[in-house]
Amino acid sequence: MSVRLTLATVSKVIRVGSSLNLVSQNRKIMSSAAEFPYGKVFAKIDELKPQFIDTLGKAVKIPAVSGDESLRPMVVRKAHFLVGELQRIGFTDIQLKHLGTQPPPVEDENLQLPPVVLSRYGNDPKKKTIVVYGHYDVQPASFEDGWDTEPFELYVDEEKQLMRARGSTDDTGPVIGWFNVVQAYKESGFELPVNLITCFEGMEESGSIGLDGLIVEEADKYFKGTDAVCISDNYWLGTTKPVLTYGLRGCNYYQTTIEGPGADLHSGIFGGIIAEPMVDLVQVLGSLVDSKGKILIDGVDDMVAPLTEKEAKLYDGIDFTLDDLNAASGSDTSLYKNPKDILMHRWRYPSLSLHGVEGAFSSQGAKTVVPAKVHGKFSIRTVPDMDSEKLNKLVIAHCDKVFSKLESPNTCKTELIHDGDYWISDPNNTSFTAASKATELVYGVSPDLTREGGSIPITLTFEQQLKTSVLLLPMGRGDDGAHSVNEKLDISNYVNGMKTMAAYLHYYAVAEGK
Ligand SMILES: C[C@H](N)C(=O)N[C@@H](Cc1c[nH]cn1)C(=O)O
Ligand SMILES: [Zn+2]
Ligand SMILES: [Zn+2]
Repeated sequence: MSVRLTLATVSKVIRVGSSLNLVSQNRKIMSSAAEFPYGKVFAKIDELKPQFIDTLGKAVKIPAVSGDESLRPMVVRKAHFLVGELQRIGFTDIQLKHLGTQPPPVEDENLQLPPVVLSRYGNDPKKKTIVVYGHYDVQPASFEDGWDTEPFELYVDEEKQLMRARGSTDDTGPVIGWFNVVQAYKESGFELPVNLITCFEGMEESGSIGLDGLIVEEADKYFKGTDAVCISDNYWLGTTKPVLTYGLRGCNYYQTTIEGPGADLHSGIFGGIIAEPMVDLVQVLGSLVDSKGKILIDGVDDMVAPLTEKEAKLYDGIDFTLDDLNAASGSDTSLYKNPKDILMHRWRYPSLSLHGVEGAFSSQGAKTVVPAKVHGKFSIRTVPDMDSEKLNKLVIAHCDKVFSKLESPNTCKTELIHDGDYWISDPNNTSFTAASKATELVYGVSPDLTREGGSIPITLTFEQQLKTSVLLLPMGRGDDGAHSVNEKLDISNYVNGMKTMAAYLHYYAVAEGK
């Protein structure tokens, strides 16, 4: 496809959030033949900020927790909320794609997976086509976990200029951000410079179950003609410097179930007489990783790609300190003190985390119970060149071996709940260049190129099935508290994130190549 280009000399002071940001004086920017759009689109984003915050408030109110079977109707309700918003803004061909029932392990065998929301804005063969992916499901949250305000009510802190709610940064804020960008283009009287396809799923926080199949199925149908995929579902490293992300770790999530007694028992009556499932489980979980973070399962570290000199150099110029980590974790408990070691252990080495125990006593008070059946939950973040199937075999064999040494009369079963591949790409492409220009325009700095310790299971599938590059364009900051209590999104990140998205669409549209 070709786009007619002109050289427009832009001499402008662009308002970014509430601050004046003198970004480009007499700066030559490749612009489409039409009027240079940023001034008006950016002004429209500023003007509509109260409405955009309001829309985010409506979206986060729906507790769309994909990992909680009882809340599945809420996940579906949120999909319908998105449909209503897409209709209001003028998206077309809106489809809710159903993915069938959720595979085991699951309580309700007939549990339906939440739908994937597909839609389009524009279908002009002369324009490039970008798929934007995000997820509308969220991690669990309850006020009792230690939140300062109700997690499913958007709390706008005027003083700190931030918005607090589950999903504010992960990933409802960025998803609603895309809607707002299209609205801002429309209401400022400009055509969107690209055709946009949205793909929003409701199972990302639970391993994106079912989405792979849909992408394969729709690669030559709904997604036909896609030039690039853009995902806004991760975070800056710190709190001030924007980043673009070219790598993710994968995630294999397991549960070990140990059961024995027919029901939960009185520990005064049965303690010391029967084999307790929790005691066995603690031994199995305790055998997986040590307190220094070393994975104790034989063969796992052997699969990790060796560090090359070339790769080691990539960590040199990254703007990140131990203080950034401490601020984000709210502690001084890092296992590594050197920023390079921290980043390598977040990005290019695997980690094993223990998440929790289902079925065990976990409330306040001092209940004297012997739980009859417990599920220990843990996951391994995977990296190049780990083989997922081989890893599963190693994990299951390890747990079986440790349990058999206990000579317990209980039963033990370890199974994979879900997995998602790691992803790494070459950021030297048109999409990253466009995002870099957009970031410079909005923030006045060139973004760092980073990898991410978290996972977005569908990323590799998009790259392989649509045969396109994938760009990760984060909106939030490293201290947003995704998956934690008091998750937040700074208002400036919301607003500037939308401006970056808007500018990215333009720069990508006018660039040569894909
Ligand atoms: C990075 C992204 N926003 C995210 O939080 N992803 C989750 C996805 C997940 C959940 N289970 C397995 N993968 C994550 O990295 O935990
Ligand atoms: Zn996310
Ligand atoms: Zn998440």
